[in-house]
Amino acid sequence: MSRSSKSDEDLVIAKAVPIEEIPVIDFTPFREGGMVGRLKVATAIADACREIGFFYLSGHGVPEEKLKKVFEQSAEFFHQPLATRAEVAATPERYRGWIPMPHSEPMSRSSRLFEQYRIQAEFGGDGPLQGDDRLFYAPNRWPAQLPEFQAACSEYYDAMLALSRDLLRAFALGLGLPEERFDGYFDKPLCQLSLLYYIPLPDDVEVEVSNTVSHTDEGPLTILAQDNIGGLEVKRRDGSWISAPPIPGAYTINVGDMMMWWSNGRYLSNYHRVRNKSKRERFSIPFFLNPDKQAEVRPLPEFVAIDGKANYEGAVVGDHLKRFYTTLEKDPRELDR
Ligand SMILES: O=C(O)CCC(=O)C(=O)O
Ligand SMILES: [Fe+2]
Repeated sequence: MSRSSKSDEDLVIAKAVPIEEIPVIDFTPFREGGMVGRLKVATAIADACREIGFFYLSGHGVPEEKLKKVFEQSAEFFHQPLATRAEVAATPERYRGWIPMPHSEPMSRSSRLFEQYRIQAEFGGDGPLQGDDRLFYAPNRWPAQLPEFQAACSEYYDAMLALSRDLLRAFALGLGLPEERFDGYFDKPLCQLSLLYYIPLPDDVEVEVSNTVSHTDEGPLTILAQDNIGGLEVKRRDGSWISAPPIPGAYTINVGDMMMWWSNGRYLSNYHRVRNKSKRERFSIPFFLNPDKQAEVRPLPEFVAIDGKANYEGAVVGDHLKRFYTTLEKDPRELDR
């Protein structure tokens, strides 16, 4: 499968369609309810994951204050002078911190029109890191000028990891699996929090130019917080694009490749892209859930037995993610996989 979609359908402008196509699911009965409530929520999630691979999650229990703080810190960071941002620039050896927007003139369908700040888990440990471990377990960079940045990001990261663990249980139930089926893959998970900063697309931009290319996400699931600007678009089964506008208080959740692999294709890792046509800056904060470095993510034997074959090869998580952790010139979203 290819990360970037090359079909002509990418050239079509997204239609504004009723929001019901991407359902809003209240997570409260899953978090607080008994088995009946949990199953009901899990079924609604499973329907969305099978059909379009995206849904909105309300009632998630993440305090609004935590989200507000991390958005405030993100805006402060991206409004710092270039030299300040450059002090915490990511490098291929230590792929955390600021990743600038490459100069791309003229703009084309592969232009990357956003900046980002990457944060990953820190596991501590003794002694210097060796080999791949440097890539996955190196410490974060924190901007010295922003004293509240680290705490805001770290607390938010923890809240996202906790929510992801609940979501994984709902995803498992929805697949007819025991709730804890995925738990063993997430001991030292290689999750990533990205603060994203999108410039507005110029007025006269060609229709094929997006801020991010059409892509799927590589991990099992992504929890996205959008500001109120909009611009995210999702591909429908018929190839047309629909907008996935922000809903206040709700997260935009999507299935990624690894969940599609585990489910042997029952859950769809769907193509999406961002086109910021608002004439204003846009901020978003995706949390990418990833399993442990040494975990093998392959179609689950339960499903291979039913389906008669594995529809995906799968991968060892560390080997797979390595490719997305070192490319500074090219947007990792564009990589073939
Ligand atoms: O910013 C958004 O709305 C989506 C970002 C995204 O798809 C990604 O970072 O993989
Ligand atoms: Fe994405």
